[in-house]
Amino acid sequence: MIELDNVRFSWQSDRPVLDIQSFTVNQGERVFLKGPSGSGKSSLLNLIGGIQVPQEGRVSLLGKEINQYGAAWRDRFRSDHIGLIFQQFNLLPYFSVIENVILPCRFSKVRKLKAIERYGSLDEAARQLLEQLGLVDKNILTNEVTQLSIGQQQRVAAARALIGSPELVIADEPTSALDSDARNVFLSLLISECDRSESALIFVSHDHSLEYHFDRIIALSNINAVGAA
Ligand SMILES: Nc1ncnc2c1ncn2[C@@H]1O[C@H](COP(=O)(O)OP(=O)(O)OP(=O)(O)O)[C@@H](O)[C@H]1O
Repeated sequence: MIELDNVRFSWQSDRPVLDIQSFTVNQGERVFLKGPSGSGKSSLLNLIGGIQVPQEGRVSLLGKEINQYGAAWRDRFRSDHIGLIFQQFNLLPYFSVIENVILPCRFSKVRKLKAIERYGSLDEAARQLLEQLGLVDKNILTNEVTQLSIGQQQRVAAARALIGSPELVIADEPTSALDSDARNVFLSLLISECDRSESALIFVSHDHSLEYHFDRIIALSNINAVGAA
């Protein structure tokens, strides 16, 4: 479902960040991506999500060569097919828990229809996803997200990424604020939900103890010629 072919990318013309001959991810696969700070993990995720395009090479997602299209098309394609979980969660502060989870369905008709088909309504989709991700306290669903603990915010961010069953979920360091037991519990739940919606997962982390959850561990230095000796 993801194919990178002879991709070269730099933020500034004189400093290449990525030079990747080949990188693929299969449908439903769980990939753990690791590498030192500044090595280019987030840059790679930006290319896969079509936020940036490479100066050279080809980035294909679900059979579409996304670097051939303009920014507006790529934004729509990303909304329809990719769920994102950021390190800082990026929840909307004045919105309720439920409203935050439903947000991607406001931008993507495809995900809205999939969520309704599976759960009956968007509200019900949000409630069930939150429950499956371990957010069981129903009293907080109408609270503003600023009133939640970090662990609760993380579950809201995960439910938001998963609503409407996108083919790919990208998670960039989403567990760094949690202790190690909480990380493992969260990751098990996240992976069960990805399995349930048949979403592939690319998970970036510095925490090696989480690797056993994944089908494939990729050190960026093994696929990126920039920085190689
Ligand atoms: N928006 C940007 N504009 C210019 N340069 C950037 C930008 N984002 C990242 N870079 C540069 O690209 C290189 C790779 O950064 P990137 O954020 O992809 O690394 P990373 O492996 O994700 O790091 P970390 O683990 O610290 O998040 C770094 O040299 C960084 O300074």
